[in-house]
Amino acid sequence: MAVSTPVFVAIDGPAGSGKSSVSKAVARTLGYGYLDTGAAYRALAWLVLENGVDKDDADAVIRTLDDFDYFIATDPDAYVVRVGQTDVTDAIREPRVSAAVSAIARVPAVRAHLVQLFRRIAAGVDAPGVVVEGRDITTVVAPDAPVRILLTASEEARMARRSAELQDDAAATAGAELKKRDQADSRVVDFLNAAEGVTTVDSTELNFAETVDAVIAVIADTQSPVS
Ligand SMILES: Nc1ncnc2c1ncn2[C@@H]1O[C@H](COP(=O)(O)OP(=O)(O)OP(=O)(O)O)[C@@H](O)[C@H]1O
Ligand SMILES: Nc1ccn([C@@H]2O[C@H](COP(=O)(O)O)[C@@H](O)[C@H]2O)c(=O)n1
Repeated sequence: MAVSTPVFVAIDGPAGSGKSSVSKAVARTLGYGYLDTGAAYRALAWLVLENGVDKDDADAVIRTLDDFDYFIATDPDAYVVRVGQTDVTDAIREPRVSAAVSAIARVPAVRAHLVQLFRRIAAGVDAPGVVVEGRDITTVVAPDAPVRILLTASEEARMARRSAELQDDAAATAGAELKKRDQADSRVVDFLNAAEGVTTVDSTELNFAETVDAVIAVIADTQSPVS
């Protein structure tokens, strides 16, 4: 009996473009696994802060990888992130972690380490497919993936969606934080322009359900036999 390889769906995009929420919904609908790669950069940033390490000291950040015992669930209905025995699912979303993460993500040795980790986790997913989202999935982690999507939306739409999740002061600063993080991150990887062969899904004028449908349509297109 032929064993089919799980479908690798690679999704990149800027902050607030809907990568995690849309990818999770797509994975749930298709019965696929879901891998949030940003969570690993955030979890490492959390550990750096927790250990009192200077986030701008690349050598010290690299040494922190030795203690980085990372776990992430790939079931879209049971999302959890742990470092050692500590559940950091909520802690890695704190503003202090968001503010530190770009400094960690720009260290080449950190990126190389995590790229290998993502490939191993994705390969271990026991499902017909896996949706992997981040910034460099279509270009570095899985440039040969059968489905590669750049999920984007205008900066205004992304800022408005992120602010709508928050209240008062946090909502007011969310837009500025998102812009600053994108500026820092885009100096390291290009997730604003689709690489060759990558399909752009622009959700600026789409609601959430329409965006999920648009991504599923791209996946279906690549699965349908060429006549
Ligand atoms: N098409 C859409 N229409 C309306 N809201 C949307 C749409 N897509 C995503 N959202 C909402 O936008 C917000 C940001 O989405 P999400 O957190 O998934 O983005 P992200 O790209 O993973 O961000 P980050 O990189 O900062 O983690 C969420 O509240 C999500 O529900
Ligand atoms: N493939 C990736 C994914 C993420 N990053 C860095 O992690 C930060 C947090 O990612 P979110 O998706 O949770 O927003 C992000 O700002 C990047 O610095 C990355 O470099 N590559």
